[in-house]
Amino acid sequence: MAGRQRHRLLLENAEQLVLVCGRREPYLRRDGAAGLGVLRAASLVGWLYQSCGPGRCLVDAHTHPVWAGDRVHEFAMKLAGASYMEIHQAGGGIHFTVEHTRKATEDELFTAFQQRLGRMLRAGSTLVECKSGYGLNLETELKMLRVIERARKSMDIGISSTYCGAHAVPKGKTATEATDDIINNHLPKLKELKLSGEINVNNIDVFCEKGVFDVESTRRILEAGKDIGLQINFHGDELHPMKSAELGAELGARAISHLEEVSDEGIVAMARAKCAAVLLPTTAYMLRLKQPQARKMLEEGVIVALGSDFNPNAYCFSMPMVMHLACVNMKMSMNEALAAATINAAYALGKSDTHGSLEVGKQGDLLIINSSRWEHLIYQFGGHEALINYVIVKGKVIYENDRRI
Ligand SMILES: N=CN[C@@H](CCC(=O)O)C(=O)O
Repeated sequence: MAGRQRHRLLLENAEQLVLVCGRREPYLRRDGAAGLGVLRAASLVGWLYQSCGPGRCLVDAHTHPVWAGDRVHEFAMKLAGASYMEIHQAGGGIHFTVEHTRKATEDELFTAFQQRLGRMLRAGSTLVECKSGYGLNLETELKMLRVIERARKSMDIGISSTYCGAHAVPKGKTATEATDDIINNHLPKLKELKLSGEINVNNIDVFCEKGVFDVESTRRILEAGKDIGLQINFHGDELHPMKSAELGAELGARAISHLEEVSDEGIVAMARAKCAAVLLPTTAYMLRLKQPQARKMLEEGVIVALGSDFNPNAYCFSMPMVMHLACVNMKMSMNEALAAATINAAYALGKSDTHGSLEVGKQGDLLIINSSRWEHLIYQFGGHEALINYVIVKGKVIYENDRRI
């Protein structure tokens, strides 16, 4: 507190307060939807500190935070030269995590999940997409989705929940058998639970990849998911060019993640279909993949969003670090990275009416950072722990940083 003057500020009277705020609509302008603006918010009440630079809150549009068992041993294997798919085909990777997640109790998963969400929140994310996908059988997929539902009901952080039962082909099944199982057993059960209000899933995901689910199986699963009211938001064109982007555009997907191997035609199709590209700089970095073509996507008018891809392969909780990597490795400007990690990420989750910018009628989520310029959040790589003073959700301070400088 030293050297700072504390103000309790009723934001309804704060028309002169200049904040980093965005527009209701996502996206396209290359200078980003960021920019400085004036906040006129009727219902927010917050504590602001003189000399703190305020900013919007971050949205993480692609994470896998519910699972058991770490994979640090595989990180060492990858550092020694093993590829992601070599480890997967040898029974490790997702299969390793599936084995541990099947054995874990719901309470064990919840405890670990709660801690991970807490770390995401302290790094400035107030809305997070949470995928299942380490069960692959109905029982464990439902266990994971129940854990997500429990967190949604009990925690301040916002959650968009994604059924990802087609994250890998389970051992002992062919891709066609797994596809049939999902369509005939998993999705009808999800529909029933959604109707009864027990589990409210928002999105459907498939890992559309060579050696996992091909384009035809992906199409069947995504169409069946769409039929029960789920938004399509899937892994595509990550390790091999699959024409996933073309498929997603055709099916009316809300978003496609990864896209390191997307085709030029796929980029154009996504722009036309207003299908968001969720780029994941940590994955390209950890797996030493080629970088997604963010510049080309932005030039073609694709809605570019960012996600941490937090999972046992890419262990990063921090959207500020993700934004930094997007700027350095994908050549995005800081304004573009901010738009991609706020309003566009909210769009990718179908939540841009309520999240992603500070506007009348939206939920009042924001960060107060200790800096004269919001860009420090990106510039100071890994510096968010000291920079973020407050995380505010729905106008209420839910995290006050006692380690701030
Ligand atoms: N690529 C597939 N799925 C995850 C990784 C899952 C894992 O390796 O456990 C991703 O989004 O990066």
